[in-house]
Amino acid sequence: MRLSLDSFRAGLQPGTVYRVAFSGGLDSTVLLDLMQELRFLIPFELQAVHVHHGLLAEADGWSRHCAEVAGKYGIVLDTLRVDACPRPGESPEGAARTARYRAFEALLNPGDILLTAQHLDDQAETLLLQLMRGAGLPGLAAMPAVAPFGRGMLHRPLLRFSRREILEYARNKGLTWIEDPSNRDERYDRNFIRRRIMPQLATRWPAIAANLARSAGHCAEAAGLLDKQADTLAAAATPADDPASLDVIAVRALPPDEQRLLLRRWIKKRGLRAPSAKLLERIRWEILESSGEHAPAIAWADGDVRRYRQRLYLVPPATDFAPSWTSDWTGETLLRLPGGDSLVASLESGPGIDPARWRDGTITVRYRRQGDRIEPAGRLGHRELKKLFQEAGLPPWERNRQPIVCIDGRIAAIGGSRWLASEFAGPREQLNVVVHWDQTAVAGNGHRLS
Ligand SMILES: Nc1ncnc2c1ncn2[C@@H]1O[C@H](COP(=O)(O)OP(=O)(O)OP(=O)(O)O)[C@@H](O)[C@H]1O
Repeated sequence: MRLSLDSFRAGLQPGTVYRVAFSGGLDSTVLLDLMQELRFLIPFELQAVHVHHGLLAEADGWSRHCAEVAGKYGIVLDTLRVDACPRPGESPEGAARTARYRAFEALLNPGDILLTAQHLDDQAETLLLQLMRGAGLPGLAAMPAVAPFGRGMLHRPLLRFSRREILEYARNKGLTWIEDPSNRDERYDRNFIRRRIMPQLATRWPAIAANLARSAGHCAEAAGLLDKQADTLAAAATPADDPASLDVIAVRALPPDEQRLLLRRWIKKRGLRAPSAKLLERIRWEILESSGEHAPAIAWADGDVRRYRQRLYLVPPATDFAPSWTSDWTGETLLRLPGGDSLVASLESGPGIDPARWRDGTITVRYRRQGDRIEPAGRLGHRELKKLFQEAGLPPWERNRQPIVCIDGRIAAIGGSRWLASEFAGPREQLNVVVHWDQTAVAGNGHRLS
């Protein structure tokens, strides 16, 4: 399909904020040019975002080039600096890519659409790369044209167009762009496939790139159906009182292929990388099938799968947790906790802290200390927090992370408002201060990268 304003514009939505991920390379230069032409025909807001990785000496020059191009168009450009530190088993390029998408994600406001410039040949190469890795359907689905991303969406509007068509557009318009010298380095698998394998295949099958991209589309559809099936299985195995966990008995009752399907989805939905087949088998054998007496656990770079009693938990890699941390708080603004999670307080009907006690006291927030005890609201007698947590089936690794809100140094609420101290609890029929503990940052509710 020839790349033109007309063939490209399908699907663009008036009133949307579009942010073009602009590296300064050929593809995103063409994408930015198309978008800046179309903003005069379709009423949307256009901005660009460039990530400065600080990895290469050339990065400063690339940022300057991007700023000049955006300036010439009169488009706002955000330049974000990221410092990517590879995780065990991750390449520096992989870490840079993860850091880049994190930075994009943080920038998006609700409803914003991030545009990246991958095209049809990238898609074909991605499918081949996935085949080389022995990927399953989700990998063979390659890159979706449209996907939820952070608080908005990620669109790849050039996925229908080939590299040749993009180059032709750039030449016709006299655009200038940066050539990244690493794109010629055939030590990278993608470059090897692009420069050596695809041209060879195209001599025999001229439509190879389009055909491979079509196969990726078929895989994407099938993978979507399997996701729906996995969600149904997960819903049936999720305990109502603890939606973050899975019921071991329910998962164990499934045939092995459905167990794998469900576990893969469960891990992925928390924004973690897809587990290897070997890891899944270990989870099945060492955790699901074990007696569960010794709280079995499997740790890998992305997190820990743990079992406590008859529940399975996914624990993100340990964040910088500071047990001795403490902070003053008034409840008027959100309180960021050391692990990235947060507390907010609001006046609501139902169980909570008496607003008069809250107003008259000095509020502090801290973590558990040895010997902490409270008299839980609605019950007689004091209990150690350890006992309280055990009774509630709170897994051991969750216990020290429960934020504790104190009034004048005495415990008032724990784990948001999960446990309230009777001495501070307000009468149910009035509006009370309810503390909410938002753990999404810690749970790693990330996006799918591709
Ligand atoms: N430094 C950057 N700043 C802004 N956007 C970028 C940057 N690098 C890449 N992008 C965006 O991502 C798109 C894909 O780039 P590239 O193929 O180099 O990345 P990748 O690491 O292979 O990512 P993917 O696997 O998602 O394709 C580019 O067309 C561009 O839109």
